[in-house]
Amino acid sequence: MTPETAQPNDNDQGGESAEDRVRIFDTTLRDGEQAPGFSMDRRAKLCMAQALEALGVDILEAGFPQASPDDFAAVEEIARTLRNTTVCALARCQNGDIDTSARALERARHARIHLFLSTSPLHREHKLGMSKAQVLDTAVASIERARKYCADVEFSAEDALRTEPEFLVEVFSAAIAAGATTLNAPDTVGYTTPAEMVELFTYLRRHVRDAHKAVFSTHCHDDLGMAVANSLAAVSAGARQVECTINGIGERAGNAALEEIVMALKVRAPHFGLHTRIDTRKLYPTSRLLTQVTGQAVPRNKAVVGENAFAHESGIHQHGMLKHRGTYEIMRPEDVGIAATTLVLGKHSGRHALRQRLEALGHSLDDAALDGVFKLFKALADRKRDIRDEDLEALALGLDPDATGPWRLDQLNTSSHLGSSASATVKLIHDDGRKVGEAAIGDGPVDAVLRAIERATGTDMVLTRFQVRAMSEGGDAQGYAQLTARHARHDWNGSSVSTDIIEATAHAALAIVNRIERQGIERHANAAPLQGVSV
Ligand SMILES: CC(=O)SCCNC(=O)CCNC(=O)[C@H](O)C(C)(C)COP(=O)(O)OP(=O)(O)OC[C@H]1O[C@@H](n2cnc3c(N)ncnc32)[C@H](O)[C@@H]1OP(=O)(O)O
Ligand SMILES: CC(C)C(=O)C(=O)O
Repeated sequence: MTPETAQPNDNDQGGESAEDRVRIFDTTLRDGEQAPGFSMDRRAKLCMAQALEALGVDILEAGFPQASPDDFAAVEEIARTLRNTTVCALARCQNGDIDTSARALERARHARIHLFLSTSPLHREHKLGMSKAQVLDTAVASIERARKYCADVEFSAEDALRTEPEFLVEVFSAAIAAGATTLNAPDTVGYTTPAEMVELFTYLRRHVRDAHKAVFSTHCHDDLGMAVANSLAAVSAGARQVECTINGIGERAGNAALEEIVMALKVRAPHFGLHTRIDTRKLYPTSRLLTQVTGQAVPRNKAVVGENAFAHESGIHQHGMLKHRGTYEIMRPEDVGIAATTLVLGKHSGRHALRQRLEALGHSLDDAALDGVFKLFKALADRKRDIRDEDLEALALGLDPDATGPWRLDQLNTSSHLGSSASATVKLIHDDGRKVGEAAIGDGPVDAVLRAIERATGTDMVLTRFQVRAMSEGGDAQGYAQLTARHARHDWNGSSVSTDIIEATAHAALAIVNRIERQGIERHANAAPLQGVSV
Protein backbone atom coordinates (compact mmCIF):
# COMPACT_ATOMS: atom_id res chain seq x y z
CA MET A 1 0.00 0.00 0.00
CA THR A 2 1.32 3.46 -0.91
CA PRO A 3 -0.17 6.86 -0.17
CA GLU A 4 -1.33 6.94 -3.79
CA THR A 5 -3.23 3.66 -3.61
CA ALA A 6 -4.58 4.33 -0.16
CA GLN A 7 -6.33 7.61 -0.53
CA PRO A 8 -8.79 8.54 2.20
CA ASN A 9 -12.42 7.74 1.74
CA ASP A 10 -14.06 11.04 0.80
CA ASN A 11 -16.93 10.03 3.03
CA ASP A 12 -14.76 10.12 6.12
CA GLN A 13 -12.59 13.16 5.74
CA GLY A 14 -13.07 16.77 6.69
CA GLY A 15 -12.53 18.86 9.77
CA GLU A 16 -15.03 18.96 12.61
CA SER A 17 -16.10 22.60 12.04
CA ALA A 18 -19.64 23.15 10.85
CA GLU A 19 -20.26 19.58 9.75
CA ASP A 20 -23.51 18.06 10.84
CA ARG A 21 -22.66 14.40 10.15
CA VAL A 22 -21.36 12.08 12.82
CA ARG A 23 -19.14 9.31 11.46
CA ILE A 24 -19.89 5.92 12.92
CA PHE A 25 -16.68 3.99 13.57
CA ASP A 26 -17.64 0.43 14.40
CA THR A 27 -15.21 -1.55 16.54
CA THR A 28 -17.35 -4.65 17.16
CA LEU A 29 -14.72 -6.82 15.46
CA ARG A 30 -11.79 -5.33 17.40
CA ASP A 31 -12.66 -3.89 20.83
CA GLY A 32 -15.93 -5.88 20.84
CA GLU A 33 -14.08 -9.08 20.19
CA GLN A 34 -11.59 -8.36 22.99
CA ALA A 35 -14.26 -9.15 25.59
CA PRO A 36 -14.14 -12.65 27.08
CA GLY A 37 -16.75 -14.85 25.41
CA PHE A 38 -17.01 -12.82 22.19
CA SER A 39 -14.26 -14.27 19.99
CA MET A 40 -15.22 -14.62 16.35
CA ASP A 41 -13.50 -16.70 13.72
CA ARG A 42 -12.69 -15.35 10.26
CA ARG A 43 -15.92 -16.51 8.67
CA ALA A 44 -18.00 -14.93 11.42
CA LYS A 45 -16.01 -11.70 11.14
CA LEU A 46 -16.49 -11.48 7.40
CA CYS A 47 -20.19 -12.12 7.75
CA MET A 48 -20.46 -9.40 10.43
CA ALA A 49 -18.33 -7.01 8.33
CA GLN A 50 -20.68 -7.37 5.38
CA ALA A 51 -23.69 -6.76 7.62
CA LEU A 52 -21.98 -3.69 9.10
CA GLU A 53 -21.26 -2.30 5.65
CA ALA A 54 -24.92 -2.82 4.71
CA LEU A 55 -25.87 -1.09 7.96
CA GLY A 56 -23.92 1.93 6.75
CA VAL A 57 -21.03 2.27 9.19
CA ASP A 58 -18.45 4.76 7.89
CA ILE A 59 -15.35 3.07 9.30
CA LEU A 60 -15.05 -0.55 10.35
CA GLU A 61 -12.20 -1.54 12.64
CA ALA A 62 -11.63 -5.07 11.40
CA GLY A 63 -9.00 -6.16 13.91
CA PHE A 64 -5.48 -5.94 15.23
CA PRO A 65 -3.35 -7.67 12.53
CA GLN A 66 -0.30 -8.05 14.76
CA ALA A 67 -2.35 -9.96 17.34
CA SER A 68 -2.48 -13.28 15.48
CA PRO A 69 -2.28 -14.82 12.01
CA ASP A 70 -6.05 -15.32 12.06
CA ASP A 71 -6.67 -11.67 12.94
CA PHE A 72 -4.32 -10.66 10.13
CA ALA A 73 -6.19 -12.91 7.68
CA ALA A 74 -9.57 -11.59 8.85
CA VAL A 75 -8.51 -7.97 8.33
CA GLU A 76 -7.05 -8.84 4.94
CA GLU A 77 -10.19 -10.64 3.82
CA ILE A 78 -12.50 -7.87 5.03
CA ALA A 79 -10.29 -5.26 3.35
CA ARG A 80 -10.53 -7.21 0.08
CA THR A 81 -14.29 -7.60 0.32
CA LEU A 82 -15.79 -4.29 1.45
CA ARG A 83 -16.47 -1.67 -1.22
CA ASN A 84 -17.70 1.50 0.46
CA THR A 85 -16.71 1.31 4.08
CA THR A 86 -13.26 2.37 5.26
CA VAL A 87 -11.52 -0.68 6.68
CA CYS A 88 -9.32 0.10 9.66
CA ALA A 89 -6.57 -1.91 11.36
CA LEU A 90 -5.30 -1.20 14.88
CA ALA A 91 -1.57 -0.93 15.56
CA ARG A 92 0.62 -0.08 18.51
CA CYS A 93 3.21 2.63 17.96
CA GLN A 94 5.71 0.01 16.88
CA ASN A 95 7.19 -0.41 13.42
CA GLY A 96 6.26 -4.09 13.24
CA ASP A 97 2.60 -3.40 14.03
CA ILE A 98 2.42 -0.58 11.50
CA ASP A 99 4.00 -2.59 8.70
CA THR A 100 1.79 -5.60 9.43
CA SER A 101 -1.34 -3.43 9.43
CA ALA A 102 -0.35 -1.87 6.13
CA ARG A 103 0.13 -5.33 4.61
CA ALA A 104 -3.26 -6.50 5.89
CA LEU A 105 -4.91 -3.45 4.36
CA GLU A 106 -3.07 -3.65 1.03
CA ARG A 107 -6.17 -4.61 -0.97
CA ALA A 108 -8.60 -2.24 0.77
CA ARG A 109 -10.46 0.27 -1.35
CA HIS A 110 -10.47 2.67 1.60
CA ALA A 111 -7.94 1.97 4.33
CA ARG A 112 -7.14 3.48 7.69
CA ILE A 113 -4.31 2.71 10.09
CA HIS A 114 -5.31 3.34 13.69
CA LEU A 115 -2.36 3.99 15.99
CA PHE A 116 -2.65 4.18 19.73
CA LEU A 117 -0.32 5.10 22.58
CA SER A 118 -1.10 5.79 26.21
CA THR A 119 -0.71 9.40 27.34
CA SER A 120 -1.91 9.36 30.98
CA PRO A 121 0.66 9.60 33.82
CA LEU A 122 -0.44 6.23 35.23
CA HIS A 123 0.05 4.43 31.91
CA ARG A 124 3.23 6.34 31.05
CA GLU A 125 4.90 5.46 34.29
CA HIS A 126 3.61 1.98 35.11
CA LYS A 127 2.69 0.45 31.76
CA LEU A 128 5.01 1.92 29.15
CA GLY A 129 7.85 3.24 31.29
CA MET A 130 8.05 6.30 29.04
CA SER A 131 8.50 9.99 29.74
CA LYS A 132 6.24 12.61 28.18
CA ALA A 133 8.92 13.39 25.59
CA GLN A 134 9.26 9.71 24.66
CA VAL A 135 5.49 9.36 24.24
CA LEU A 136 5.44 12.45 22.05
CA ASP A 137 8.37 11.33 19.90
CA THR A 138 7.08 7.76 19.55
CA ALA A 139 3.64 8.95 18.50
CA VAL A 140 5.05 11.34 15.90
CA ALA A 141 7.49 8.79 14.44
CA SER A 142 4.71 6.18 14.18
CA ILE A 143 2.24 8.53 12.54
CA GLU A 144 4.88 9.55 10.02
CA ARG A 145 5.63 5.89 9.27
CA ALA A 146 1.93 5.03 8.90
CA ARG A 147 1.41 8.02 6.60
CA LYS A 148 3.99 6.53 4.23
CA TYR A 149 1.52 3.70 3.68
CA CYS A 150 -1.81 5.37 4.08
CA ALA A 151 -3.29 8.86 3.82
CA ASP A 152 -5.92 8.10 6.43
CA VAL A 153 -4.26 7.76 9.84
CA GLU A 154 -6.04 7.91 13.18
CA PHE A 155 -4.17 8.51 16.40
CA SER A 156 -5.68 7.50 19.77
CA ALA A 157 -4.27 8.83 23.01
CA GLU A 158 -5.06 5.83 25.20
CA ASP A 159 -6.47 6.79 28.61
CA ALA A 160 -6.89 10.36 27.29
CA LEU A 161 -9.49 11.25 29.89
CA ARG A 162 -6.96 10.72 32.70
CA THR A 163 -4.24 12.63 30.85
CA GLU A 164 -3.16 16.17 31.72
CA PRO A 165 -5.21 18.27 29.24
CA GLU A 166 -2.19 20.47 28.36
CA PHE A 167 -0.14 17.38 27.49
CA LEU A 168 -2.99 16.01 25.42
CA VAL A 169 -3.07 19.29 23.47
CA GLU A 170 0.66 18.97 22.89
CA VAL A 171 0.36 15.36 21.67
CA PHE A 172 -2.64 16.05 19.43
CA SER A 173 -1.01 19.17 17.93
CA ALA A 174 2.11 17.14 17.12
CA ALA A 175 -0.06 14.31 15.74
CA ILE A 176 -1.77 16.66 13.29
CA ALA A 177 1.58 18.06 12.21
CA ALA A 178 2.83 14.51 11.63
CA GLY A 179 -0.17 13.74 9.41
CA ALA A 180 -2.91 12.24 11.61
CA THR A 181 -6.35 12.90 10.14
CA THR A 182 -8.47 11.67 13.05
CA LEU A 183 -7.73 12.31 16.72
CA ASN A 184 -9.37 10.03 19.21
CA ALA A 185 -9.63 10.83 22.93
CA PRO A 186 -10.77 7.53 24.48
CA ASP A 187 -12.24 7.14 27.94
CA THR A 188 -10.36 3.86 28.12
CA VAL A 189 -11.50 2.93 31.62
CA GLY A 190 -15.02 4.43 31.58
CA TYR A 191 -14.22 6.86 34.38
CA THR A 192 -15.51 10.15 33.00
CA THR A 193 -18.81 12.00 33.39
CA PRO A 194 -20.67 13.73 30.54
CA ALA A 195 -19.86 17.20 31.91
CA GLU A 196 -16.14 16.36 31.96
CA MET A 197 -16.42 15.09 28.42
CA VAL A 198 -17.89 18.37 27.21
CA GLU A 199 -15.18 20.27 29.06
CA LEU A 200 -12.31 18.27 27.54
CA PHE A 201 -13.55 18.26 23.94
CA THR A 202 -14.28 21.99 24.09
CA TYR A 203 -10.78 22.57 25.45
CA LEU A 204 -9.12 20.36 22.82
CA ARG A 205 -10.92 21.95 19.90
CA ARG A 206 -9.95 25.38 21.19
CA HIS A 207 -6.28 24.68 21.93
CA VAL A 208 -5.02 21.95 19.57
CA ARG A 209 -3.00 23.54 16.78
CA ASP A 210 -4.70 23.26 13.35
CA ALA A 211 -7.60 21.45 14.99
CA HIS A 212 -9.70 22.02 11.87
CA LYS A 213 -7.44 19.63 9.92
CA ALA A 214 -8.59 16.57 11.88
CA VAL A 215 -11.83 14.89 12.88
CA PHE A 216 -12.18 14.61 16.66
CA SER A 217 -13.33 11.21 17.84
CA THR A 218 -14.71 9.69 21.02
CA HIS A 219 -14.37 6.11 22.26
CA CYS A 220 -16.10 5.39 25.56
CA HIS A 221 -16.24 2.40 27.86
CA ASP A 222 -19.17 1.53 30.06
CA ASP A 223 -17.54 0.75 33.41
CA LEU A 224 -19.87 3.20 35.18
CA GLY A 225 -22.72 2.85 32.67
CA MET A 226 -22.00 6.23 31.05
CA ALA A 227 -20.49 5.21 27.69
CA VAL A 228 -23.41 6.35 25.54
CA ALA A 229 -24.04 9.52 27.54
CA ASN A 230 -20.34 10.35 27.39
CA SER A 231 -20.16 9.74 23.63
CA LEU A 232 -23.14 12.02 23.05
CA ALA A 233 -21.60 14.64 25.33
CA ALA A 234 -18.40 14.56 23.23
CA VAL A 235 -20.49 14.91 20.09
CA SER A 236 -22.30 17.90 21.55
CA ALA A 237 -18.84 19.44 22.13
CA GLY A 238 -17.68 18.90 18.56
CA ALA A 239 -16.60 15.25 18.17
CA ARG A 240 -17.66 14.06 14.73
CA GLN A 241 -16.65 10.43 14.99
CA VAL A 242 -18.06 8.00 17.54
CA GLU A 243 -16.38 4.66 18.16
CA CYS A 244 -18.92 2.11 19.23
CA THR A 245 -20.03 -1.52 18.93
CA ILE A 246 -23.17 -3.47 18.16
CA ASN A 247 -24.97 -4.41 21.41
CA GLY A 248 -22.30 -2.40 23.28
CA ILE A 249 -19.90 -5.34 23.46
CA GLY A 250 -16.28 -4.63 24.33
CA GLU A 251 -13.58 -4.78 27.00
CA ARG A 252 -14.94 -5.31 30.55
CA ALA A 253 -18.39 -3.66 30.75
CA GLY A 254 -18.28 -2.90 27.03
CA ASN A 255 -18.16 0.05 24.66
CA ALA A 256 -20.85 2.57 23.79
CA ALA A 257 -23.67 0.78 21.99
CA LEU A 258 -23.87 1.77 18.33
CA GLU A 259 -27.64 1.31 18.13
CA GLU A 260 -28.19 3.59 21.15
CA ILE A 261 -25.95 6.37 19.83
CA VAL A 262 -27.52 6.26 16.39
CA MET A 263 -31.09 6.23 17.65
CA ALA A 264 -30.39 8.98 20.18
CA LEU A 265 -29.07 11.17 17.36
CA LYS A 266 -32.09 10.29 15.21
CA VAL A 267 -34.85 10.50 17.80
CA ARG A 268 -33.41 13.68 19.32
CA ALA A 269 -32.37 15.20 15.98
CA PRO A 270 -33.83 18.62 16.85
CA HIS A 271 -31.67 18.62 20.00
CA PHE A 272 -28.41 17.53 18.38
CA GLY A 273 -28.92 18.85 14.85
CA LEU A 274 -26.74 15.99 13.60
CA HIS A 275 -27.19 12.85 11.55
CA THR A 276 -25.45 9.58 10.66
CA ARG A 277 -25.52 7.42 7.53
CA ILE A 278 -26.82 4.38 9.34
CA ASP A 279 -29.81 2.56 7.86
CA THR A 280 -31.55 2.22 11.20
CA ARG A 281 -33.92 -0.49 9.91
CA LYS A 282 -30.93 -2.82 9.89
CA LEU A 283 -30.06 -2.26 13.56
CA TYR A 284 -32.10 -5.12 14.96
CA PRO A 285 -31.11 -7.67 12.28
CA THR A 286 -27.43 -6.75 12.79
CA SER A 287 -27.78 -7.08 16.54
CA ARG A 288 -29.40 -10.49 16.11
CA LEU A 289 -26.65 -11.60 13.73
CA LEU A 290 -24.05 -10.73 16.36
CA THR A 291 -25.88 -12.74 19.02
CA GLN A 292 -25.93 -15.68 16.61
CA VAL A 293 -22.24 -15.58 15.67
CA THR A 294 -21.07 -15.07 19.26
CA GLY A 295 -23.73 -17.16 21.01
CA GLN A 296 -24.22 -14.28 23.47
CA ALA A 297 -27.76 -12.98 23.92
CA VAL A 298 -28.63 -9.37 24.74
CA PRO A 299 -30.62 -8.74 27.94
CA ARG A 300 -34.40 -8.43 27.38
CA ASN A 301 -34.38 -4.85 28.62
CA LYS A 302 -31.49 -3.71 26.37
CA ALA A 303 -32.29 -0.32 24.80
CA VAL A 304 -33.32 -0.33 21.13
CA VAL A 305 -32.71 -4.03 20.35
CA GLY A 306 -33.78 -5.95 23.50
CA GLU A 307 -36.85 -8.18 23.43
CA ASN A 308 -38.70 -5.78 25.72
CA ALA A 309 -37.70 -2.57 23.91
CA PHE A 310 -41.09 -2.41 22.18
CA ALA A 311 -43.14 -4.70 24.42
CA HIS A 312 -45.75 -3.47 26.91
CA GLU A 313 -47.40 -5.54 29.61
CA SER A 314 -48.94 -3.03 32.00
CA GLY A 315 -52.63 -2.31 31.46
CA ILE A 316 -52.25 1.44 31.85
CA HIS A 317 -49.48 1.57 29.25
CA GLN A 318 -51.33 -0.81 26.92
CA HIS A 319 -54.46 1.32 27.13
CA GLY A 320 -52.36 4.38 26.25
CA MET A 321 -50.65 2.56 23.38
CA LEU A 322 -54.00 1.47 21.93
CA LYS A 323 -55.09 5.11 21.86
CA HIS A 324 -51.81 6.58 20.58
CA ARG A 325 -48.47 4.79 20.26
CA GLY A 326 -46.65 7.99 21.16
CA THR A 327 -47.93 7.72 24.74
CA TYR A 328 -45.29 5.15 25.62
CA GLU A 329 -42.96 4.82 22.62
CA ILE A 330 -40.46 7.44 21.52
CA MET A 331 -39.44 5.59 18.37
CA ARG A 332 -41.17 3.17 16.02
CA PRO A 333 -40.11 -0.50 16.14
CA GLU A 334 -40.05 -0.64 12.33
CA ASP A 335 -37.45 2.16 12.33
CA VAL A 336 -34.98 -0.17 14.04
CA GLY A 337 -36.02 -3.26 12.10
CA ILE A 338 -38.37 -4.82 14.65
CA ALA A 339 -41.64 -5.98 13.10
CA ALA A 340 -44.10 -4.45 15.54
CA THR A 341 -44.86 -3.34 19.04
CA THR A 342 -46.17 -6.18 21.17
CA LEU A 343 -48.79 -5.90 23.87
CA VAL A 344 -47.90 -8.82 26.10
CA LEU A 345 -50.77 -10.11 28.21
CA GLY A 346 -49.77 -10.82 31.77
CA LYS A 347 -50.69 -10.14 35.36
CA HIS A 348 -50.30 -6.38 34.88
CA SER A 349 -52.61 -6.12 31.87
CA GLY A 350 -56.08 -4.59 31.76
CA ARG A 351 -59.37 -5.04 29.90
CA HIS A 352 -58.52 -2.87 26.90
CA ALA A 353 -55.57 -4.99 25.84
CA LEU A 354 -57.42 -8.22 26.65
CA ARG A 355 -60.36 -7.19 24.47
CA GLN A 356 -58.04 -6.22 21.62
CA ARG A 357 -56.22 -9.56 21.70
CA LEU A 358 -59.43 -11.58 21.95
CA GLU A 359 -60.86 -9.69 18.99
CA ALA A 360 -57.69 -10.41 17.00
CA LEU A 361 -58.26 -14.09 17.82
CA GLY A 362 -61.86 -13.84 16.53
CA HIS A 363 -63.74 -13.52 19.84
CA SER A 364 -65.98 -10.47 20.15
CA LEU A 365 -67.31 -10.27 23.69
CA ASP A 366 -69.82 -7.86 25.22
CA ASP A 367 -68.80 -5.98 28.36
CA ALA A 368 -70.30 -8.48 30.78
CA ALA A 369 -68.63 -11.46 29.05
CA LEU A 370 -65.34 -9.59 28.92
CA ASP A 371 -65.57 -8.90 32.68
CA GLY A 372 -66.02 -12.62 33.28
CA VAL A 373 -63.08 -13.59 31.10
CA PHE A 374 -60.98 -10.81 32.64
CA LYS A 375 -61.45 -12.24 36.14
CA LEU A 376 -60.38 -15.69 34.97
CA PHE A 377 -57.50 -14.17 33.03
CA LYS A 378 -56.15 -12.34 36.10
CA ALA A 379 -56.37 -15.51 38.17
CA LEU A 380 -54.50 -17.43 35.47
CA ALA A 381 -51.88 -14.67 35.08
CA ASP A 382 -51.18 -14.81 38.81
CA ARG A 383 -50.23 -18.46 38.41
CA LYS A 384 -48.57 -18.37 35.00
CA ARG A 385 -45.95 -15.92 33.79
CA ASP A 386 -46.48 -16.55 30.09
CA ILE A 387 -50.10 -16.24 28.90
CA ARG A 388 -50.46 -17.61 25.38
CA ASP A 389 -53.13 -17.16 22.77
CA GLU A 390 -54.46 -20.64 23.36
CA ASP A 391 -54.96 -19.83 27.07
CA LEU A 392 -57.03 -16.80 26.10
CA GLU A 393 -59.00 -18.85 23.62
CA ALA A 394 -59.75 -21.46 26.24
CA LEU A 395 -61.00 -18.74 28.61
CA ALA A 396 -63.12 -17.14 25.86
CA LEU A 397 -64.66 -20.52 25.03
CA GLY A 398 -65.34 -21.35 28.68
CA LEU A 399 -62.69 -24.10 28.75
CA ASP A 400 -60.12 -24.83 31.42
CA PRO A 401 -56.78 -23.47 30.14
CA ASP A 402 -54.91 -25.75 32.54
CA ALA A 403 -56.59 -28.90 31.26
CA THR A 404 -54.39 -31.44 29.50
CA GLY A 405 -55.15 -34.61 27.53
CA PRO A 406 -56.96 -36.71 26.59
CA TRP A 407 -54.18 -37.53 24.07
CA ARG A 408 -50.59 -37.84 25.15
CA LEU A 409 -47.48 -38.47 23.09
CA ASP A 410 -45.88 -41.78 23.97
CA GLN A 411 -43.39 -42.26 21.12
CA LEU A 412 -42.17 -40.20 18.21
CA ASN A 413 -39.76 -41.18 15.44
CA THR A 414 -38.91 -39.23 12.33
CA SER A 415 -36.50 -39.71 9.51
CA SER A 416 -35.71 -37.40 6.66
CA HIS A 417 -33.35 -37.55 3.73
CA LEU A 418 -31.91 -34.67 1.80
CA GLY A 419 -33.95 -34.02 -1.35
CA SER A 420 -36.75 -36.52 -0.60
CA SER A 421 -39.82 -36.69 1.61
CA ALA A 422 -39.71 -37.38 5.35
CA SER A 423 -41.56 -39.96 7.39
CA ALA A 424 -42.86 -40.02 10.95
CA THR A 425 -44.39 -42.56 13.28
CA VAL A 426 -46.26 -41.56 16.42
CA LYS A 427 -47.67 -43.60 19.27
CA LEU A 428 -50.37 -41.83 21.27
CA ILE A 429 -52.16 -42.83 24.46
CA HIS A 430 -55.73 -41.68 25.17
CA ASP A 431 -57.10 -41.17 28.70
CA ASP A 432 -59.70 -43.88 27.95
CA GLY A 433 -56.86 -46.43 27.62
CA ARG A 434 -56.53 -46.58 23.82
CA LYS A 435 -53.05 -46.81 22.36
CA VAL A 436 -52.86 -45.71 18.75
CA GLY A 437 -49.87 -45.85 16.43
CA GLU A 438 -49.74 -44.24 12.99
CA ALA A 439 -47.17 -43.45 10.34
CA ALA A 440 -47.18 -40.85 7.61
CA ILE A 441 -44.94 -39.26 5.06
CA GLY A 442 -44.74 -35.52 4.45
CA ASP A 443 -42.84 -32.77 2.72
CA GLY A 444 -40.58 -32.49 5.76
CA PRO A 445 -40.39 -34.05 9.25
CA VAL A 446 -42.81 -31.53 10.76
CA ASP A 447 -45.36 -32.11 8.01
CA ALA A 448 -45.00 -35.87 8.43
CA VAL A 449 -45.53 -35.64 12.22
CA LEU A 450 -48.62 -33.51 11.80
CA ARG A 451 -50.11 -35.92 9.29
CA ALA A 452 -49.41 -38.89 11.56
CA ILE A 453 -51.11 -37.14 14.49
CA GLU A 454 -54.06 -36.24 12.32
CA ARG A 455 -54.47 -39.88 11.31
CA ALA A 456 -53.97 -41.28 14.79
CA THR A 457 -56.53 -38.97 16.39
CA GLY A 458 -58.90 -38.79 13.42
CA THR A 459 -58.94 -34.98 13.62
CA ASP A 460 -58.98 -32.98 10.41
CA MET A 461 -56.99 -29.78 10.61
CA VAL A 462 -55.88 -27.25 8.05
CA LEU A 463 -52.59 -25.78 9.20
CA THR A 464 -52.72 -22.02 8.68
CA ARG A 465 -49.68 -20.84 10.62
CA PHE A 466 -46.49 -22.47 11.83
CA GLN A 467 -43.79 -20.61 13.72
CA VAL A 468 -40.71 -21.80 15.51
CA ARG A 469 -38.24 -19.72 17.43
CA ALA A 470 -35.37 -20.25 19.83
CA MET A 471 -36.16 -19.30 23.42
CA SER A 472 -32.54 -19.44 24.50
CA GLU A 473 -29.09 -19.49 22.90
CA GLY A 474 -26.58 -22.26 22.39
CA GLY A 475 -26.57 -25.89 21.37
CA ASP A 476 -29.15 -26.94 23.97
CA ALA A 477 -31.49 -24.02 23.16
CA GLN A 478 -35.18 -24.45 23.94
CA GLY A 479 -37.29 -24.25 20.77
CA TYR A 480 -40.81 -22.83 20.87
CA ALA A 481 -43.31 -24.11 18.29
CA GLN A 482 -46.61 -22.34 17.72
CA LEU A 483 -49.25 -23.69 15.37
CA THR A 484 -52.60 -22.38 14.21
CA ALA A 485 -54.95 -24.84 12.53
CA ARG A 486 -58.44 -24.38 11.13
CA HIS A 487 -61.08 -26.82 12.27
CA ALA A 488 -64.86 -26.45 12.23
CA ARG A 489 -64.56 -22.93 10.77
CA HIS A 490 -62.48 -21.85 13.73
CA ASP A 491 -58.76 -21.20 14.22
CA TRP A 492 -57.14 -23.17 17.06
CA ASN A 493 -53.76 -22.34 18.56
CA GLY A 494 -51.31 -24.69 20.17
CA SER A 495 -47.78 -24.19 21.36
CA SER A 496 -45.08 -26.09 23.15
CA VAL A 497 -41.44 -25.87 24.16
CA SER A 498 -38.74 -28.50 23.87
CA THR A 499 -35.04 -28.76 23.07
CA ASP A 500 -36.22 -30.82 20.06
CA ILE A 501 -38.24 -28.62 17.72
CA ILE A 502 -40.02 -31.59 16.06
CA GLU A 503 -41.13 -32.81 19.47
CA ALA A 504 -42.29 -29.28 20.38
CA THR A 505 -44.33 -29.24 17.17
CA ALA A 506 -45.90 -32.62 17.94
CA HIS A 507 -46.93 -31.44 21.42
CA ALA A 508 -48.32 -28.19 19.97
CA ALA A 509 -50.40 -30.15 17.44
CA LEU A 510 -51.67 -32.46 20.18
CA ALA A 511 -52.62 -29.41 22.28
CA ILE A 512 -54.89 -28.36 19.42
CA VAL A 513 -56.39 -31.82 18.99
CA ASN A 514 -56.99 -32.08 22.72
CA ARG A 515 -58.71 -28.74 22.91
CA ILE A 516 -60.97 -29.69 20.03
CA GLU A 517 -61.80 -32.99 21.65
CA ARG A 518 -62.37 -31.49 25.09
CA GLN A 519 -64.83 -29.09 23.57
CA GLY A 520 -66.65 -32.02 22.03
CA ILE A 521 -66.46 -30.70 18.50
CA GLU A 522 -67.02 -33.10 15.64
CA ARG A 523 -63.50 -34.13 14.66
CA HIS A 524 -64.11 -34.52 10.92
CA ALA A 525 -65.53 -31.06 10.47
CA ASN A 526 -63.12 -30.01 7.70
CA ALA A 527 -63.56 -31.26 4.20
CA ALA A 528 -59.87 -30.98 3.36
CA PRO A 529 -57.14 -32.97 5.15
CA LEU A 530 -54.20 -31.37 6.90
CA GLN A 531 -52.38 -29.17 4.44
CA GLY A 532 -50.81 -25.79 4.00
CA VAL A 533 -47.26 -25.36 5.18
CA SER A 534 -44.40 -27.34 3.74
CA VAL A 535 -41.93 -27.90 6.55
C1 LIG B 1 -7.10 -0.09 25.09
C2 LIG B 1 -7.02 -1.21 24.11
O1 LIG B 1 -8.02 -1.84 23.87
S1 LIG B 1 -5.58 -1.49 23.34
C3 LIG B 1 -5.80 -2.96 22.41
C4 LIG B 1 -5.73 -4.14 23.27
N1 LIG B 1 -5.86 -5.33 22.48
C5 LIG B 1 -5.04 -6.34 22.61
O2 LIG B 1 -4.09 -6.33 23.39
C6 LIG B 1 -5.36 -7.55 21.80
C7 LIG B 1 -4.20 -8.04 20.97
N2 LIG B 1 -2.99 -8.19 21.69
C8 LIG B 1 -2.13 -9.24 21.51
O3 LIG B 1 -2.41 -10.20 20.82
C9 LIG B 1 -0.80 -9.15 22.17
O4 LIG B 1 -0.90 -8.29 23.29
C10 LIG B 1 0.27 -8.62 21.18
C11 LIG B 1 0.53 -9.72 20.14
C12 LIG B 1 -0.18 -7.35 20.49
C13 LIG B 1 1.56 -8.31 21.91
O5 LIG B 1 1.97 -9.46 22.62
P1 LIG B 1 3.38 -9.44 23.40
O6 LIG B 1 4.44 -8.97 22.45
O7 LIG B 1 3.55 -10.78 23.97
O8 LIG B 1 3.27 -8.31 24.51
P2 LIG B 1 2.25 -8.18 25.72
O9 LIG B 1 0.87 -8.13 25.23
O10 LIG B 1 2.52 -9.18 26.77
O11 LIG B 1 2.66 -6.74 26.29
C14 LIG B 1 2.38 -5.58 25.58
C15 LIG B 1 3.66 -4.92 25.06
O12 LIG B 1 3.26 -3.86 24.16
C16 LIG B 1 3.72 -2.60 24.68
N3 LIG B 1 2.70 -1.64 24.33
C17 LIG B 1 1.45 -1.54 24.82
N4 LIG B 1 0.80 -0.58 24.18
C18 LIG B 1 1.64 -0.06 23.28
C19 LIG B 1 1.51 0.97 22.32
N5 LIG B 1 0.35 1.60 22.17
N6 LIG B 1 2.58 1.25 21.54
C20 LIG B 1 3.73 0.60 21.70
N7 LIG B 1 3.90 -0.39 22.59
C21 LIG B 1 2.87 -0.72 23.37
C22 LIG B 1 3.87 -2.83 26.16
O13 LIG B 1 4.70 -1.87 26.76
C23 LIG B 1 4.47 -4.23 26.16
O14 LIG B 1 5.77 -4.09 25.72
P3 LIG B 1 7.02 -5.07 26.23
O15 LIG B 1 6.70 -6.42 25.66
O16 LIG B 1 8.19 -4.45 25.60
O17 LIG B 1 6.98 -5.01 27.71
C1 LIG C 1 -7.23 1.60 21.22
C2 LIG C 1 -8.07 2.50 22.03
C3 LIG C 1 -8.88 3.39 21.16
C4 LIG C 1 -8.97 1.75 22.93
O1 LIG C 1 -9.51 0.74 22.58
C5 LIG C 1 -9.25 2.33 24.24
O2 LIG C 1 -8.58 3.29 24.64
O3 LIG C 1 -10.16 1.83 24.91
